[in-house]
Amino acid sequence: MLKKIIYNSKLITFVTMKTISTIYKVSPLYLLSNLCIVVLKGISPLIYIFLTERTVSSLINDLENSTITSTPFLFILLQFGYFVLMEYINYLSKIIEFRLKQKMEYYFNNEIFTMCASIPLIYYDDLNYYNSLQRATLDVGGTSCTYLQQVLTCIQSCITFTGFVVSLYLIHWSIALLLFFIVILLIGINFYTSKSDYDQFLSQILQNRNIEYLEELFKSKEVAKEFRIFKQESYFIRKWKKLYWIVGNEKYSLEKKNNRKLLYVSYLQFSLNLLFLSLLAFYVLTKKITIAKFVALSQMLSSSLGISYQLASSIGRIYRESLTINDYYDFIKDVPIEKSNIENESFNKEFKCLSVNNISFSYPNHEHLILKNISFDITSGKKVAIVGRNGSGKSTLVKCLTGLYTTNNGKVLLNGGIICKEDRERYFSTVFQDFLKYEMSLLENITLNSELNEDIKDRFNQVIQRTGTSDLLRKYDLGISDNVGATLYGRELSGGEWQKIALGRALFKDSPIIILDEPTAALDPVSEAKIIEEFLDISIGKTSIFVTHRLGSCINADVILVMKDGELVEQGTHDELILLNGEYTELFNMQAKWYKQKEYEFN
Ligand SMILES: Nc1ncnc2c1ncn2[C@@H]1O[C@H](COP(=O)(O)OP(=O)(O)OP(=O)(O)O)[C@@H](O)[C@H]1O
Repeated sequence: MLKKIIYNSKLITFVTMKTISTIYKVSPLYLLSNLCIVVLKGISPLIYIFLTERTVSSLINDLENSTITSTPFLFILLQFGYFVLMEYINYLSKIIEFRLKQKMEYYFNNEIFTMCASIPLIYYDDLNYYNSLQRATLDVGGTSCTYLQQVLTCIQSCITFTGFVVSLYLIHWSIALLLFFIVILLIGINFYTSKSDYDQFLSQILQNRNIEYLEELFKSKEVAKEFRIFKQESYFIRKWKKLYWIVGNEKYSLEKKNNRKLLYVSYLQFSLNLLFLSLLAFYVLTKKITIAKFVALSQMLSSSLGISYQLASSIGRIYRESLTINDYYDFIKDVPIEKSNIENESFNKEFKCLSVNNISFSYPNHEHLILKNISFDITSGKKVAIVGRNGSGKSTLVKCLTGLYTTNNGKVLLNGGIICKEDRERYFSTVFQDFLKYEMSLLENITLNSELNEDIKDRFNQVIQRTGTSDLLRKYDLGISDNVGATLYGRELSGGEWQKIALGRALFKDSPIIILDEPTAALDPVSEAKIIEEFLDISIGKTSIFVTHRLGSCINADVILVMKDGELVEQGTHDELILLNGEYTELFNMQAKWYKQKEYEFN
């Protein structure tokens, strides 16, 4: 128990220090004005009670002396002034809070985006790591603001509550003591409910992601198409409904349990209040306190109920949010950053050779080796094709040889040095199977920039000519700055048209090695032949690697690497491999036979 208290106190102190120092860094002015407002709000109930007491006592005074003085009216006026001022302070605090939230969201999003860009790709394939990333980046900016507000509310409630306790202590020590006891009880319950809420959140992460996934399905265009063909929406609705209510019912029963506890404490609080009021009434009757004091103290008692509730729930929420924010700090504490090797001797030299030396690779949390003892060399200017059946490891190999994945064993050497982040950025340009379709202008899609300056104009024009994207512009009467994309602009392109744009992006990055990981799948045969031809044409003097299932396009490759079940089973030119009469020949003949048969049937 004591250990838990110490741990939680340390956690709250750590998160509070971190949050406040970050907010101070983001906007010191907003933090300081928030603090001033809190102090003002904290003492305001005491001021109000003082004004009420003064109004009532001056009225009684006038009544007893049978005079009408201006004093009660002056205090009524002061009460009016008090309300005007408090409303203005409320207005200020709302707009300050709003602006601060925007600034914090911006700050954390900026940090998160930069961090995400430097996490090695392999971590996105590790489910546990991906879950922590998702949890750590869950609106940390907004949560930090809520956290600050809770800390400030807590300070404000503490100021008011201390004022109440001291005033009530002067009447009778037992009232102050019991009030204190109630607050401690409420804090304990709020701590407990916050912890159980967080534990439930952790236990439901996977189910909630599943629900979100299913909910997204109903909004996606691709799925809408499938639903209309397979009519499986009722199955998915049933699946979603079942999960929704499993999670929903768990949440509901925890909510009920937590609120029941708070209800019991409220009843206890009301009973004690009743007792205290009776005691105060007794003091009035025995002339120990005046009626004005009775009014002020009873007002103080009923307010103290709300304040103690507010104090305890803000402490509970501080604890709850501190667990969430701590996830973020825990995550960034040892966030893996891709190793940079700017000292690498290969860097900034002309590309000479890429050596793959006996590499093996398996995905995180999978023992099965996807690549097994693979070795080959690619020298500058060569055209290399990688072929093999589905799942044989072609795409994984591409990710290893570009340094996107670190291998379990063996090395990938570029110009003799172990491949690093800077090598990949400098030497490679890759179009993956699942390339991105940026819903932006064609110019941005290709140059990743919104302006076309004189330096890049020629290169851009060349690229759009070569990939056939200029025909696309003519066909749709589009300008290079017109936006494309179905979701944002209602102007969808075909799969093949998007592929041409992705190829354009790769060509635009003028790197010595170009890799096409089977991005031509959606192209029509004429476009595919043209693209591969162009690809080989523009890669004269460059090194090109292309992964393909259409073996006809490998005939002119300098080297063909044949993958089978994660192993490199054959390598050589088309003629050499045909002579081997192995895996390549089998794949080639299968395709050749299919084409011949079709041609025959057509004739
Ligand atoms: N993120 C991942 N986590 C675990 N296993 C994976 C992951 N990605 C791919 N695999 C597995 O690795 C194997 C090789 O996949 P890879 O995509 O490299 O094959 P491929 O030869 O490119 O296939 P295709 O021709 O179908 O594109 C497959 O068995 C696949 O299931």
